[in-house]
Amino acid sequence: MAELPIEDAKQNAAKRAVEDHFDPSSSFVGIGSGTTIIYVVEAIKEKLKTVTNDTIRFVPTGYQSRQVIVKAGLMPIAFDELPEGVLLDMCFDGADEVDEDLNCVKGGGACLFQEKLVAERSKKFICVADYRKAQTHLLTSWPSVPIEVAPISIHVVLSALRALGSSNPRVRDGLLAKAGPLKTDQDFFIIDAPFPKLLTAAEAAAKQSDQGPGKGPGEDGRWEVEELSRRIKLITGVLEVGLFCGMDGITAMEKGISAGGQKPVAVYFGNRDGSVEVRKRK
Ligand SMILES: O=C(CO)[C@H](O)[C@H](O)COP(=O)(O)O
Repeated sequence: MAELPIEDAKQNAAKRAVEDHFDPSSSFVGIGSGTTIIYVVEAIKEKLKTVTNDTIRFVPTGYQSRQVIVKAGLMPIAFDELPEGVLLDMCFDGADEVDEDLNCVKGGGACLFQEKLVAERSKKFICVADYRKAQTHLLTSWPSVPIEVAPISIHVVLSALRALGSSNPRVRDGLLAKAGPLKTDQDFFIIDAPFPKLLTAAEAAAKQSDQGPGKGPGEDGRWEVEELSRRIKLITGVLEVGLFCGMDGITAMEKGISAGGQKPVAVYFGNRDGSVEVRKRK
């Protein structure tokens, strides 16, 4: 059977995700960044042809995301204009890699800080991707953790990352636009920090009960996702880490925490054969 072009796989995933999760009576919907999200916005636009709701406001996660919203004729609202205490009904976003627990690596497109703000303030985060992103462990095919860092601090952050076991962390270069490091929407830099394939929480727990207490990476250098995220976030100069892990939005609400879910509740992967695989929270 002929393989589907990757863009078609993304579009199929986007259509299914919107069909299953977009509620036209929503008030606030978050829109992530990247190439796949464009298909999500197209699918939302299509759905809104049949249901009129001029009151939905779409919350962008950066410059590109806002452009996508505006070009589609949808109404943006800046994250910091959201009324206090109000949650987003849902947000849609892409990912660079997703593991079997729905932890994600994000930030391949240099957006991660605003994406995390929006995910944490959403009742549910729906992730849309293609088959290349589906793995059992993070850092299987995607090689490194994107980290947003204050420019003044890059040398201290680079050495702290080496101390955590990152083999060759590097400041990401801008592409063609200008020489030197790439700047994020916050005017910060991105460091890409390679680490060995990460462990899921269950694997790390099993390993610790074999080895005794200790949350470090062990002799093989493999960190558990959440622990690595926490350790990187503690480095002075780090604004945010491109590991979306811990709770999802529904679990957070079940626990009475009104925000703080970073993980998706469902991930839609468009496959080569035209099918869509859905991984849901357990
Ligand atoms: O985190 C992101 C941007 O920083 C994107 O969601 C991620 O890179 C996926 O992008 P794409 O849909 O183009 O594959």
